[in-house]
Amino acid sequence: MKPLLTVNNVKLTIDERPILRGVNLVVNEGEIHAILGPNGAGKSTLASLIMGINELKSPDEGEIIFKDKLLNGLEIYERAKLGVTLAWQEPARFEGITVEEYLKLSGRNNPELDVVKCLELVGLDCTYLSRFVDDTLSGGERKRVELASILAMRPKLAVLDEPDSGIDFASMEDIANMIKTMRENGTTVLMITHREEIAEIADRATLMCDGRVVQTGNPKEIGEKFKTMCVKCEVRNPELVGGK
Ligand SMILES: Nc1ncnc2c1ncn2[C@@H]1O[C@H](COP(=O)(O)OP(=O)(O)OP(=O)(O)O)[C@@H](O)[C@H]1O
Repeated sequence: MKPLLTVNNVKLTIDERPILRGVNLVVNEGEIHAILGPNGAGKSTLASLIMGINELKSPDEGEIIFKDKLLNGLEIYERAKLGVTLAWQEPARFEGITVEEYLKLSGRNNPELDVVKCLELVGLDCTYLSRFVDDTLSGGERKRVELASILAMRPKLAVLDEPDSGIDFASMEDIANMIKTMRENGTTVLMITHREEIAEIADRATLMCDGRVVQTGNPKEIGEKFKTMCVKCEVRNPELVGGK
């Protein structure tokens, strides 16, 4: 297995509060890697640092390496050019752009682009092609359109921050199949989730707690640990769930 993304001893303090306390993570090429952890564990902050969003372009210490390239300090568009992309926890709005235009723009470098197929894979039919990517779509629909745009784009690495948020439980299978299709299309997926059933489709999973990685391993085992210990852990103490 070849590492695609390496997070090396990443530390970040915001307003004198340590948010990431030395995170180490390796995402291998071709895998689906899930990150689980309680609220406030630092998952989204780590995703922001990987993408260079929310003013977080570099950690205070440590390195984020994509293939052989150091991402620290790079702008979002520079990371996107390298093939790193993100689906937002809160999906974006694009006033005046139809779903079809948005998907064609996202998939402009994909010679096999099939916008109808991308929509089908996220559980939307072709009537959505002429809809606008704005508030006339529900939050869940916008989320699906955003995920369809990643299918259209086929990036090397997709960082999905809670791909299941705002999507009803009955559609979980759609989301799971869509993420597996991303992998089949050659996209490595790093996804943040609160649901063990989504994490279980991953090849590997990492449990984060209190700004640290507690454990990386088999998704079932990590999901079980999250469910039985982490969720009940009031003090958010990584030692309690076996971390150091
Ligand atoms: N810009 C910021 N200013 C101050 N505190 C911040 C900022 N961004 C994140 N934090 C804090 O850092 C901690 C980690 O937040 P983060 O959003 O990364 O957690 P998370 O694991 O993604 O949580 P959730 O599951 O609730 O989304 C939280 O306590 C949060 O309040």
